[in-house]
Amino acid sequence: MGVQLPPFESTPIENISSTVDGLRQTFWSSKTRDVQFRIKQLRKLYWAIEDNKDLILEACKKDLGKGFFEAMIAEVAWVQNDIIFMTDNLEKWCKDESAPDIGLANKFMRPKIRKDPLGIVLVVGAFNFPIQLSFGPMIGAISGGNTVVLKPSENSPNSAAVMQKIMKESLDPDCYTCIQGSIPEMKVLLEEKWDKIFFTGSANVGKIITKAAAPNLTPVVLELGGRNPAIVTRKADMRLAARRLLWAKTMNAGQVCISQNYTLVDKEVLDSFVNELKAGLKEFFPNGPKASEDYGRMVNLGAFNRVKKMLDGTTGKIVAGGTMDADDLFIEPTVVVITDPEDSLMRDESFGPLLPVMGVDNLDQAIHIANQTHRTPLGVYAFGSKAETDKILASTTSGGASINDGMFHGTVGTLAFGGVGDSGSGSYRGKASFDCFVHHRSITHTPSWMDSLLAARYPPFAGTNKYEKLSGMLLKKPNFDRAGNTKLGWISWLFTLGTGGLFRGALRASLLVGVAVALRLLMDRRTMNGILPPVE
Ligand SMILES: NC(=O)c1ccc[n+]([C@@H]2O[C@H](COP(=O)([O-])OP(=O)(O)OC[C@H]3O[C@@H](n4cnc5c(N)ncnc54)[C@H](O)[C@@H]3O)[C@@H](O)[C@H]2O)c1
Ligand SMILES: CC1=C(/C=C/C(C)=C/C=C/C(C)=C/C=C/C=C(C)/C=C/C=C(C)/C=C/C=C(\C)C=O)C(C)(C)CCC1
Repeated sequence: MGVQLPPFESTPIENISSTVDGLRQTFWSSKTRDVQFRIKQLRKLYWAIEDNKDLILEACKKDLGKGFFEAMIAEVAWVQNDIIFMTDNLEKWCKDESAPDIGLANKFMRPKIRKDPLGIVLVVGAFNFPIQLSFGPMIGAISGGNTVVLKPSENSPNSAAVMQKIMKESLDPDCYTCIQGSIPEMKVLLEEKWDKIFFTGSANVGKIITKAAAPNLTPVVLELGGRNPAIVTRKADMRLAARRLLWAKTMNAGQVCISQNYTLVDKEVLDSFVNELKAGLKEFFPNGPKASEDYGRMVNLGAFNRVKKMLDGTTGKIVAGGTMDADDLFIEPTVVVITDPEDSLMRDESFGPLLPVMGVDNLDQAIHIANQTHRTPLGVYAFGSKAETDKILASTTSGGASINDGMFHGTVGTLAFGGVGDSGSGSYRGKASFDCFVHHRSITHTPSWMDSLLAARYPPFAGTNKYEKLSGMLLKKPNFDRAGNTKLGWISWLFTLGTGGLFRGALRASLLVGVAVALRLLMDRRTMNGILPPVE
């Protein structure tokens, strides 16, 4: 491509603390509170990304063998879209909101919600979508009015170096900085006091981050992984299910946190599903994935060996793919028919292009296996009739879910994204990115003139009727009885069907109509007798 990538250089450990301290001071100077300042910074970032697009594409190619389409759609254009969405909406989101559900008595105090910046935020990125998963949360943190330290993954070093260049060229260095490094640098970073840590990566490192945050009670957002199931029933469209799941598992050579880790297929349609997977592979990569510009590589030899070991350990049968080349970090998309829910391909998240497929007797068994394998995965992918996919959703839990597709929910840039349970906590993207990085601060303002009206709150209380005075105004009356049933007031009793079923409701409604007719007749008679003027 003819572009010169900047070198990856770890930040000298001795500089980290003073850099962080500088950003903390900036936050307290209130520089980043100004909304127009944030918008300008984000816009400058947009153009620096545009100007460095070729470097990003080259870095993604070098780090992960990412092709043009994937690098544009899931990295460059992804974060640029994000910036435009945030800058379009930021002024609106930053405005104080009037608080919901405030009773009349408290309305005078004008309760509102202010979107306060948190302070200094640490964003730790993962290697697989190096730009998206680093700049994405950082854009949220800037929008929220925080100062930010970004620590990209050292495992995508070229992308990390390009991000540092982009930040230096576009962002105010007193507010936003990139610190490069691996475990030693992270150790030093984690000794600092942060106002929030946003971490994307593995569950094991997530635990390290959470432990390090605990002494300061620092809030942590965790975007982790999971063993995500896909379930295909006999009522599903086999060709569609196969192509969509293949799409999800061949993107970035399977190094996608939300792609399915395994697929459970009704035994009756297992062969047909596998045949469609084979056909899909031929269609996606007519000359084979190795020769395709669109097919990525494992990030490094460690990742290659990990996936190889999983495949070596399977007791299943490889029915498509299976070739690999360590020198090229290439692993072919590999379909394996397995029979054991404890298979090596089920035990761990593969984070590679492996497609284990297991036959099941029925939907109940599929749901049981999915829940036994991982109770709280990042995603669930359901293919079947509406009743079946409804049942899958109702009987499982996951960070997100796509019906009739693999990981589609994760490709909607403005849809809140996050895990649940041990696949993560907290969410971001779209408006959620802003909310993730602000504190919703509740504020009231008590007018001075109200003091005499509010005087009942001041002691002394004993021997006065202050409680009685206030309770009439502040205490709510239950609209339910001791058995937990809803009690209806007489008005709603008359105007709705109320309790007691349709028959008694109809009786009440007819009673109401009868009373209305009787009243009307009475009024007509009184009008005729000259007691009342005629009704117009
Ligand atoms: N939920 C998501 O959005 C999401 C996105 C991408 C990846 N992931 C998950 O991340 C994992 C793969 O990504 P990864 O290999 O980059 O994750 P990782 O946990 O190895 O690394 C993530 C970050 O943590 C840092 N780190 C590594 N070891 C550390 C340590 N001992 N102490 C402190 N920091 C340390 C790294 O420098 C890197 O910046 C998979 O499990 C995948 O599912 C989740
Ligand atoms: C345009 C019209 C229509 C709509 C068309 C649509 C909706 C097309 C969608 C195409 C897609 C989804 C293309 C694929 C894009 C892939 C993307 C964005 C990949 C993203 C990857 C991500 C976010 C990875 C994340 C990884 C993580 C978090 C962890 O590892 C119609 C159909 C409505 C008709 C009118 C025209």
